[in-house]
Amino acid sequence: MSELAERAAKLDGCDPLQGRRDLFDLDDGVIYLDGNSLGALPRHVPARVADVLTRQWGRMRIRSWTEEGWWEAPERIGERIAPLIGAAPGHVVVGDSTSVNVFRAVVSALRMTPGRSEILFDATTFPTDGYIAASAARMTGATVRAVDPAEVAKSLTDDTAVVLLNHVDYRSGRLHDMGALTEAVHNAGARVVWDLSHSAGALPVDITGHNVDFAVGCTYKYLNGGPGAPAFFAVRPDLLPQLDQPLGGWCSHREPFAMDTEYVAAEGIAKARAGTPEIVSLLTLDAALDVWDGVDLHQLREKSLALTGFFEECVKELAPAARSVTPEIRGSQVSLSCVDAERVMGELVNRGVVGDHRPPDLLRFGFTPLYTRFADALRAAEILGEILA
Ligand SMILES: Cc1ncc(COP(=O)(O)O)c(C=O)c1O
Ligand SMILES: Nc1c(O)cccc1C(=O)C[C@H](N)C(=O)O
Repeated sequence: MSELAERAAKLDGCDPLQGRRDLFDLDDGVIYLDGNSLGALPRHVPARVADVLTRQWGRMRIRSWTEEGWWEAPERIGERIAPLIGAAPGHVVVGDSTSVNVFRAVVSALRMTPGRSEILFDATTFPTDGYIAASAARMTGATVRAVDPAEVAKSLTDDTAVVLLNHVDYRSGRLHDMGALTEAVHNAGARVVWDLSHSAGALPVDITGHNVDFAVGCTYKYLNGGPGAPAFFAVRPDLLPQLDQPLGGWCSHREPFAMDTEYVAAEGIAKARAGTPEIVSLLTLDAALDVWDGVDLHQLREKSLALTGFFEECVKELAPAARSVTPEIRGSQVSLSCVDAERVMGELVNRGVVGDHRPPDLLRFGFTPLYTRFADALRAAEILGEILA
């Protein structure tokens, strides 16, 4: 056994999260390192969704809105996500996509900063955030500027209304300093919106401790909510009373079933809803969140850092033609730069190592701590080495 294989076995043997892997439906012959794009299916979810379809919808039909708690599902599931992102209870709601929630948060923040008209957004962001920020600017008469996160502090002006940032960079895996950046934005009198798509479920997040104004994020990555699972939206408790979100619909009305022609927003976090909730997707996510019961997020973080660090060591030794571009202060992914990355990822996938290619030259690997083993990291690096040799 090689020295790396011995270490992998030892690390897997003493992994406090090792039992969690059995909760997921994974194939023996596949090393799945793409949970940062689409998380794996927890084994118990299909039966729960079957119940939603056949009994709740099939037999109970419309009674399920009240008797199965469908109506309150967006807030109830938000309550389950709150501890994973450090949100205050009662201040997270689930529904719509991340793109829609970025829009909701950015426009809400603009409405809280009258007299200011500039939106700054992370120049390295996953493109949808930039597109939405630009559209929000066009609709409101604001201006928009892309800024590298390292330059945010010196780019803030008296006119900055809102700053839209990513907690973890989707390409490099860099983890941004939520505390320092939020403080800088607040010192300039602006509001901050954090996109937690690549940190929720990947590491402990503390939006309350960092005084974050708004947070949004995906639930189909590290939260394993399934393809197209609805996104979350969180607001700082003291901002909730003044929240005036741009997509208020009948489901965020104070009395939805009064069907009044005049809009009066609900009082609690329900005011961040819009229309009929995506019940099947929401309840799929609800079931999937069970895998988090009892997980210590600090143990999760420890394992994630150990896994990504071990993978980099393996790559250095076994696949030296690839070079990590992921800084030490990171989320739960490693991105490697190499020649002909698209073809290399294609070959990796053909050989059972599933990551993704991000143009032009990156191989991106997500290390979901709940189900990835150190042995997987080693085997992925071995196969990469064989392809690159
Ligand atoms: C940082 C980030 N924000 C938003 C999204 C997209 O959100 P959605 O397609 O769910 O609207 C992604 C990935 O798809 C992402 O990586
Ligand atoms: N949302 C996705 C989809 O519907 C298909 C393929 C990929 C995705 C992704 O989530 C991409 C992802 N945000 C990324 O970080 O690259």
